Amino acid sequence: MTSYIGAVDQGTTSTRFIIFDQNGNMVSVSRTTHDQICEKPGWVAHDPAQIRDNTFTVIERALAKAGLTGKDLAAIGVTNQRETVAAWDRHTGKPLYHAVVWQCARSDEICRNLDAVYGKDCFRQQTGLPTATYFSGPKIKWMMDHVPAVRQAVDNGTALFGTMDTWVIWNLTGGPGKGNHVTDVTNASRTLLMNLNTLDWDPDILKTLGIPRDCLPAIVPSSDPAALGRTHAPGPLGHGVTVGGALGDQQAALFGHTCFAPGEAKNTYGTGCFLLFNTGHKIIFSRHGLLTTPAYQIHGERPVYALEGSIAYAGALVQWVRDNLGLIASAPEIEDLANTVEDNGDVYCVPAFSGLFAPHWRPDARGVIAGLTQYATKGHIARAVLEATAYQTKDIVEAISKDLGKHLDLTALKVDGGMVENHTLMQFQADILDKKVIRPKVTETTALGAAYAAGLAVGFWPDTGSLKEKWQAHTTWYPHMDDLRRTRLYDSWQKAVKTSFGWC
Ligand SMILES: Nc1ncnc2c1ncn2[C@@H]1O[C@H](COP(=O)(O)OP(=O)(O)O)[C@@H](O)[C@H]1O
Ligand SMILES: O=P(O)(O)OC[C@H](O)CO
Repeated sequence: MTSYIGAVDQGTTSTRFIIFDQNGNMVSVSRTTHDQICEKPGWVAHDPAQIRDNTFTVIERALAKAGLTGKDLAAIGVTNQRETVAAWDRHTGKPLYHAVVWQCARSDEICRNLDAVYGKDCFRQQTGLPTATYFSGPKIKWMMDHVPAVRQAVDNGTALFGTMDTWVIWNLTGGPGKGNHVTDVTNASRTLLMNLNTLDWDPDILKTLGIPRDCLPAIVPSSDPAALGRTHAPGPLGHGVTVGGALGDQQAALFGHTCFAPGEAKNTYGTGCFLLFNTGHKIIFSRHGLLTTPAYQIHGERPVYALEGSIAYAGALVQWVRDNLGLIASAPEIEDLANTVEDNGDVYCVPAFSGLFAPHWRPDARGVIAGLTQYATKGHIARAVLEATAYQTKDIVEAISKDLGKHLDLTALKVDGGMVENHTLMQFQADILDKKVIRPKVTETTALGAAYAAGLAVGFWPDTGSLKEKWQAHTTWYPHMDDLRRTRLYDSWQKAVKTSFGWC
């Protein structure tokens, strides 16, 4: 009996496999972390072989824990850290280099040159994105320019490129000789190579960057009964499980929150923090620093788009406080430390460790802790660190509201991710936004979104309406802060942000 749907969640710090039942409840989960390879300041890489092996392992373990096999799965979905890109040999399946991670700034010179030669953000009209090291296209060009094995494989026609959905699906569907080389529209849109209107690789951009189309995967819908392929040995699922869904993790979280209607939004607080706002079938170009991105495409339907605000350092800033400052021994401890003080004591922390993403897009920004006096304690720093994510989220909501004006009717923000365990942060988020913040019962919203996309594709769930009925709130935080205080705090935050500009 195929009573379950599985979802691979290949994230920045870990890979998970989660099995869901028909009610969308988690039946089994297995998770394992992988190495963060930081060879130079600002560089971040992963080992694609380790990620492939971890994916196989977590699938085996989660199935074993639940006493299930691949035959019990009606379909699987795949969701992943976006923009991170790998290169491998199509005949051997061996990676040609590390996967270059979304946070990695090694393509900075390439991006600066593109701005200088073709004008700032020269691909925005086609892709909805600014020119930034964040996106995969410049990372692919960096590999072709700096890694001889990649260059040679491209010249020989043996190289394949792909974001982590592509790498995982290619391996799960059989690898060398059999693997399906595909990506979905949400992941493809994060490469800076996909045209938002045609939902295909943009020939002019490929030419400008010198990337051959043959090395890139086919772009397919996010929920599709056939296009993503079926599993094949030697992967752990054996033969014939349909890969029915694939979405970048932030789009998957939007799907998992069932934000299917224009005007609905979610914010995911993980390593980074990503707010997506559903704009329906309309492609809206931001004039205030947001990204335009497909939210999802269901087979046979028009794509749904979103405006996105991406924050590079959220939970990662808490990790920095733990690992580099040693102020806490574990991430959750930051809440107790922050609660040793009543407020931030006028201390602000801007985590522009590798520049600032949305809505500023300032590669020249660097981190600052501002407003220090002799009164400040580590409690104030802990509070400033938590509040940084909430202020950055407010920057994004402000940008959306400038873009959409009277059309913005965001009454509540649905939230998920590791940091939503932190009540102090969530209460401050509601206060500084002056909006309700709602956390759902199923916290693995990203994997749930991929499972939903897969389940819809094979008829496990009939339609999006039936998914919407399953969504249930767990906790709601209501705003309590008075307007004067909110304005004063936010003004000071904006001053602190300005001091982070122009350091390199
Ligand atoms: N209670 C907490 N308070 C603040 N931050 C937390 C807390 N628990 C976890 N985090 C942060 O959340 C992040 C992990 O969240 P998760 O959603 O698993 O991330 P990802 O999917 O990006 O790997 C870590 O960066 C960690 O520092
Ligand atoms: O793996 P996460 O949850 O940190 O998400 C990373 C984002 O997809 C980067 O765009």
